[in-house]
Amino acid sequence: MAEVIDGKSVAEDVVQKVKALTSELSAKGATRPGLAVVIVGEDPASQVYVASKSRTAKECGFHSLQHTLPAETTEAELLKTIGDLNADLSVHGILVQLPLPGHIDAGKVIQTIAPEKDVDGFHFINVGKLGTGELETAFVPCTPAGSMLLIERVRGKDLSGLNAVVVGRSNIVGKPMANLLLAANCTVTVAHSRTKDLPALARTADILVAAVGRPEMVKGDWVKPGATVVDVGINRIPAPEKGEGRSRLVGDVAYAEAAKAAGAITPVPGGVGPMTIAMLMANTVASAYLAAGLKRPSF
Ligand SMILES: NC(=O)C1=CN([C@@H]2O[C@H](COP(=O)(O)OP(=O)(O)OC[C@H]3O[C@@H](n4cnc5c(N)ncnc54)[C@H](OP(=O)(O)O)[C@@H]3O)[C@@H](O)[C@H]2O)C=CC1
Ligand SMILES: Nc1nc(=O)c2c([nH]1)NC[C@@H]1CN(c3ccc(C(=O)N[C@@H](CCC(=O)O)C(=O)O)cc3)C=[N+]21
Repeated sequence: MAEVIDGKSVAEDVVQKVKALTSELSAKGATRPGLAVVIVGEDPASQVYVASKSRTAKECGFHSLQHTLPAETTEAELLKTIGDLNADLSVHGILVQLPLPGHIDAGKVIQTIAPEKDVDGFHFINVGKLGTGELETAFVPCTPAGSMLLIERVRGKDLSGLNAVVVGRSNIVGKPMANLLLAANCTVTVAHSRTKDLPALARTADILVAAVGRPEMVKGDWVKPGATVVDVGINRIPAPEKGEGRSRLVGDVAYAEAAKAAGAITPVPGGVGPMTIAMLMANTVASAYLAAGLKRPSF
């Protein structure tokens, strides 16, 4: 049976480190790290995540701001809010919760965030830095960054010689994940909805990352014996066994089957999800260190 990678515990370690770095920053007389989370509309899942981000930010000792804007907010109004946050010296990180309502161009919004406050790592400048290997100064998207920390716990920092397969090619998860694995010397293949014979490809992976958004798609017999399996998927599915109208969270991996073959596997919940929030804090404290002219801390 696979080792279960405890994302909650690794995330807690990261948060403790962020707390300590925040205290050191205050001791040096610098501004306390500030994180602004902007949410447009009332999507219940988004509200849960945003509340969790604000709570963790407070736990880290950050100045935590939350802007909750009505669903009818115009693109121009949102861009104005971001402009104000860009100019606000007490804010080091800006996160605009996705998805945005359909009448707002998410791409335009993201590119309006000042790159040095783009703690989500979605701005072209940060994407370009990751793509060209400028990892020292890039903000790396939180979910893949957190997934890498979990992989490092099992496999170490240098992944030379390992085959990695990333299923999913989104800008938020799949592509940056592939770039990080490449930077760590893996041989990387990125699979997607047009990939032929995905089960056979997945079986070549020493490191298998699933970021698809399809509940339990990756089956046990897709997993190479001993592989490290990282399940990024967060899918809420009906759970009539818990009672009428109840639901439960599952990943993109059929966990019970996959755990029989894998060497190590992340659970859902309690795997990558908590790491995403922890890495947002890590990016924000790093941004505050840079703004204070100090060396960027590493995680
Ligand atoms: N744990 C966390 O913190 C986070 C979790 N997530 C979760 O991760 C999952 C992926 O998110 P995200 O990357 O944003 O999703 P997207 O929907 O943006 O991307 C999904 C990717 O999966 C590919 N895909 C879809 N169906 C198949 C298939 N049958 N076979 C192979 N590939 C397929 C798509 O291919 P194509 O490009 O060809 O369409 C696409 O590249 C979701 O469950 C999401 O909830 C997301 C962000 C953070
Ligand atoms: N600009 C932006 N940045 C994001 O990083 C971003 C976003 N928009 N939109 C939505 C996705 C999704 N996401 C998650 C964060 C934490 C958990 C998480 O903590 N999950 C818990 C369970 C939570 C639950 O019980 O619902 C876990 O897996 O253990 C999940 C998903 C960040 N995202």
